[in-house]
Amino acid sequence: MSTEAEWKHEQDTDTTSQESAMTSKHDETVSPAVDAEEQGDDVALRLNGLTKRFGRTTAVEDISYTVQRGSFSSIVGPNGAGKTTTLSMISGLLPPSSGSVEVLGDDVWRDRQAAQQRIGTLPDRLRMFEQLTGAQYLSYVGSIRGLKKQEVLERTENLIDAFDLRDNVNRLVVDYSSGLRKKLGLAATLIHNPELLVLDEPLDAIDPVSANTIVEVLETFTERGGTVLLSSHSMDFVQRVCDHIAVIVDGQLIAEGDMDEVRGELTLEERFRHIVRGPEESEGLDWLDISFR
Ligand SMILES: Nc1ncnc2c1ncn2[C@@H]1O[C@H](COP(=O)(O)OP(=O)(O)OP(=O)(O)O)[C@@H](O)[C@H]1O
Repeated sequence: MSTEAEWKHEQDTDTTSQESAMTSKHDETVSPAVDAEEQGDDVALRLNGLTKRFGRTTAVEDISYTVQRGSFSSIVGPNGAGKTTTLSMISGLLPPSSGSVEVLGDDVWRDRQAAQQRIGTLPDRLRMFEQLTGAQYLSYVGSIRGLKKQEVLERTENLIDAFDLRDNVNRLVVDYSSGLRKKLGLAATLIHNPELLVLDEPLDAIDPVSANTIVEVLETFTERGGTVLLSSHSMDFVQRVCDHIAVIVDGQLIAEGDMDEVRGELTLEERFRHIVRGPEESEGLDWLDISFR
């Protein structure tokens, strides 16, 4: 949707001419070739050589893969891996330095408005209109999405119930907790009946009961043919709900495929640690010890 006013986005300091300043430390790459078999109608999302440079930093480097329609897909990776940058390029919020994004056959960066009509986006840093109530916010998003007044009213009511927002819907957004804001933001991503949801850490700050409610809504969405792409740091959650996964490290695609294929015999958390090779224990903090007091 063309609601850039709502999203906080740093200036795009794209300098495509500059060389990548970062090289991958990882050798465990699963080749992301665009497979001829994947050219069909069942593809919801196709990334082809997607790259983003910020000055001398290559945030995302040559990422290519596809997500099938109806998938519950996730992008995982350590802090600073490039997840938010990738999701922002997919949802039409941040222009790639090179490469392309297709959503249901439409090139996002060739006709951004058309593509964004098919996408519901929960960005990393969602800016809301603080002086609206939750209900007014949903209605506002519905109206700028071009819905008719009656549709806006009906869908707002449905979403309030589905996301269990009834007790808070008449309060001003400025008074919402971060979890409530996220729930409201998630509800708003659905109001125009999108085909692809792109959600940056949707369960961050959400309590377990609300998380369950949200997962149920998202599962219903995929059962009805919608596609979900989300980022998360919770490997338990991702393993539990997602059927497809992409692992990004230092802006590069390290592994991608069906959940069971990527994690093999390991839990996703074990597999993730193995791929990322994080330190097993913190080093150099010996002074952080009060046991002798
Ligand atoms: N607007 C920007 N200008 C310059 N560098 C940026 C910008 N946005 C992101 N970066 C850099 O790009 C890299 C990827 O950042 P990104 O936010 O995509 O990572 P992430 O995987 O979402 O991280 P996290 O898990 O911590 O949210 C980082 O090195 C980050 O510092």
